[in-house]
Amino acid sequence: MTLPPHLSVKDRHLRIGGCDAVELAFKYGTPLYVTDEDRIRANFHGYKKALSSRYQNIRILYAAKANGNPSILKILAEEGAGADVFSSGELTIALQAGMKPEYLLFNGSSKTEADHRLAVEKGVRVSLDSIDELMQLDQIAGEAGKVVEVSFRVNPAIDVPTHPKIATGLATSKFGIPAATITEAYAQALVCKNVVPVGIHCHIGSQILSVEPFAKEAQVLMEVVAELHKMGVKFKFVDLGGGLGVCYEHYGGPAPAFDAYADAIMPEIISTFTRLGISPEIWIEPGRSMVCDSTILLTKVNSVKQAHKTFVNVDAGFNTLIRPAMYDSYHEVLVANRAGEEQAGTYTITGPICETGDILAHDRKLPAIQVGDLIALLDAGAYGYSMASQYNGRGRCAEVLVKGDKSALMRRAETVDDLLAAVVTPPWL
Ligand SMILES: Cc1ncc(COP(=O)(O)O)c(C=O)c1O
Ligand SMILES: N[C@@H](CCCC[NH3+])C(=O)O
Repeated sequence: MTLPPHLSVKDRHLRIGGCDAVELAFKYGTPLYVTDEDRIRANFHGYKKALSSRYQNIRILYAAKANGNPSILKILAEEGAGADVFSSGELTIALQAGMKPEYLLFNGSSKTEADHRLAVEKGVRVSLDSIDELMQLDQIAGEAGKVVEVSFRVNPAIDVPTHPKIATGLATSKFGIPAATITEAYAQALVCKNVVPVGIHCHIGSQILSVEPFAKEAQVLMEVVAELHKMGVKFKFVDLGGGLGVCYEHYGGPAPAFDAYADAIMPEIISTFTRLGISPEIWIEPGRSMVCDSTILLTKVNSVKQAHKTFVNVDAGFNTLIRPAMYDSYHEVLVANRAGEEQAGTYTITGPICETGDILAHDRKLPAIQVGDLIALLDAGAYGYSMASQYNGRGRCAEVLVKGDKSALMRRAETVDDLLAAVVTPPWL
């Protein structure tokens, strides 16, 4: 298996950054998400360099939903990133992490009045997903005596090669306003008193491993931008969303390079901007490709059972990492304390949850596994912790950040007190 540069093996132990994964598990307990800070910075720079070498006005808005740990947002804020936030919670965390309000975009297909109020109060731009949202935001901004800059999310009706649950730009998707009718939405926004349309937003889906759909997206967006420009929209930003996939199967083909992505989207955009004589910022909202490979999930073996298959029962289940159960997704598995040892059997890695579907990995060829061994699931940084739950009365696990040979908690494990923290007992009980 080819390991990325921040993962290595020394004395049969997996290492992340300059830290021994077995020592980290011992020190902080398991299950444990461990993130390499430098890898996140490197991913950010990869995008930045590829895009800004082709066009100057670039802004990277990290998709906070991929991994909303405040430390990760702080790292990205230090790099100058903004964020795609999808709730008032994500907005608040992003601001607290030091992100500038003007570098945020409040996305969402079902925002509440309270969401709109917060955006207005904090001076954050909003991506609108319906005319009802436009009307509500216009009224709320008016009441506050402010003018809010907005975009609409356009549905480009593009089929993308990914899991159907995470394709978001299909004609049938719940997101966005169809490209065919988007001009009507902007026409209404242009006559609003307290809202001014200055951008356009799109997102075609996630875990997309070819760049062609992004080229198609850019083409659809540029056709819309040209029409809207004619109608009098003064563009400050054009936001292509996120979606560049990563290589989960390390034996499989590589994910597209940042340069290939930039080559796919930029020519169409630059030629349209030049033709129209405009130079708005180009925004992208990568989530997965920024953080996924930065993080491993460490989980300890509770028991090994020979049944229909050899089941390895570990202490992380779909409460900790739901992706395999939800999308049949694949994560590479290593035995972190036996890295490099010869394969000795075929194992199915199962969690502690009371559900048959609680399987993290099927039929993997691994070194001989014993009770107490440490399993590492790779590429767990995106939609891992952020989708974790307290199902079966299990608190969410800790998250650790590694920088070189330093490590520190960036979130402690939840306890039973945390499980009970929001509980209220009705007075008659
Ligand atoms: C609006 C929006 N932007 C950005 C993203 C991030 O996507 P990804 O993690 O695939 O880069 C998503 C998630 O699919 C999204 O819905
Ligand atoms: N949660 C999905 C990605 C969804 C992207 C958000 N729109 C995954 O784990 O692959």
